[in-house]
Amino acid sequence: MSKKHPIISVTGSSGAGTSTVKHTFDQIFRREGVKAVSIEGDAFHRFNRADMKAELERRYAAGDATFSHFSYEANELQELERVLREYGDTGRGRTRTYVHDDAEAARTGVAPGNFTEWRDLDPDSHLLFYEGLHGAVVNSEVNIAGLADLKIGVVPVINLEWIQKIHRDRATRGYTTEAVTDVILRRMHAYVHCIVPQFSQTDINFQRVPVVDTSNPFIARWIPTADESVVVIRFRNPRGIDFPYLTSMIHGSWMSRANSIVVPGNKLDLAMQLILTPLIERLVRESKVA
Ligand SMILES: Nc1ncnc2c1ncn2[C@@H]1O[C@H](COP(=O)(O)OP(=O)(O)OP(=O)(O)O)[C@@H](O)[C@H]1O
Ligand SMILES: O=C(CO)[C@H](O)[C@H](O)COP(=O)(O)O
Repeated sequence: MSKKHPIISVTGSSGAGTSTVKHTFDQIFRREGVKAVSIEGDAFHRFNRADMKAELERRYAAGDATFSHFSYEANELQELERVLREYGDTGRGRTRTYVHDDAEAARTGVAPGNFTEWRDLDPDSHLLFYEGLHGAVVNSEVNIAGLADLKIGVVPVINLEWIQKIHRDRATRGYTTEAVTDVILRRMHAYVHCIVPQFSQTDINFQRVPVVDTSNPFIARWIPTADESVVVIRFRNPRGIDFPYLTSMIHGSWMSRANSIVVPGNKLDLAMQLILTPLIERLVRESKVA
């Protein structure tokens, strides 16, 4: 935690929608005049695509079928922790990009499946925004959660998450449904052990729930739309959250528990703006005082 150089972390599995949520944050940052620097979690993968394949094969031959990008050991989490601590202490840090596809390759000049060089973050920012797989990890080696001032979980129910991943990986990353299905299966062990525990560390979780039949996610022809879903928003500490204000401003929303509200899927963006703007404002205000 850093009052002076605050850190926001948005955590979700692959395909959960963390990049999509980043657009909402970007809108808030622009509107509120907040200068944010960003880190993508994939920048902290330990291996490039070819080396990851070799490592997977090596571990598989040695009897380990659980290794995947979700595993702690497949990522440089100590380096991530170091960078977050450095940012919290000094407002400086570094990141790089893991290039997924041809569009990113054209932008960065680096072939897909490889990393760009490390680059310094702009030293003149109000806050750091992390978006990726491991933004709220606590294990025997690292405590990433302890370094972030606001932690958000993006967690669609699992068959929606799979549909989103399958469609995105097919459309923009060139994978087949069968290849994505294999990846989902291979990652399941680490999903349970490394990804899910983080959603008990997060301050707010946004869980999209489809209201159309997604019982066979592997043949779904499209991603359920905003109108075909609701979003459960759960606050770890509901004290200070103005639920009557939120439910009156967000048409069609209701409280489902003392710490949770449900909003129509097409009100997700509005709900995020209403909930997150005052929290971001407070982080920036307190950082200026500090
Ligand atoms: N609220 C939403 N409504 C409809 N579609 C969504 C929503 N959120 C995400 N998606 C879709 O799900 C897919 C995955 O989203 P996104 O790329 O944001 O995931 P991600 O968590 O950043 O994945 P990765 O970490 O693997 O890059 C995209 O096709 C996106 O358009
Ligand atoms: O989104 C992911 C993790 O967040 C990707 O699955 C991971 O970065 C590997 O990418 P690729 O399959 O393009 O090599």
